Amino acid sequence: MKKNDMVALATEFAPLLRQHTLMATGTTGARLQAEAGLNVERLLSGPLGGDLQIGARLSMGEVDAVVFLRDPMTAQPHEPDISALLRACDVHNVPCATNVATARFLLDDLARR
Ligand SMILES: O=C(CO)COP(=O)(O)O
Repeated sequence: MKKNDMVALATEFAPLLRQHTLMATGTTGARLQAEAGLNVERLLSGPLGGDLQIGARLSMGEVDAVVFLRDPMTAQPHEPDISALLRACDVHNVPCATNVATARFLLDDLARR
């Protein structure tokens, strides 16, 4: 995941994001707290099952949108977990942004609601 881009995006949209309940995988969540000043529920780190935890919560109807800034240049040991999360988004028709351009569309739309 592109964490630097994630932190930059979250910082830019912090006023909007503060109006929502946020959850993230462990390391990303810590950076969002420390660097973007957001209140984030931190789950396990991605390689330890954090993506699966988010996928499970999503499948139970607890997640309205996902921003997962995939790094297409880096292989991940837990690629199946990432695929499972993205698949869960499609199964349950939950909006899911995997790059910054789409994330902006998603967050801009959220801001108008
Ligand atoms: O690996 C990740 C997403 O798949 C991210 O996990 P961390 O935020 O714990 O680094």
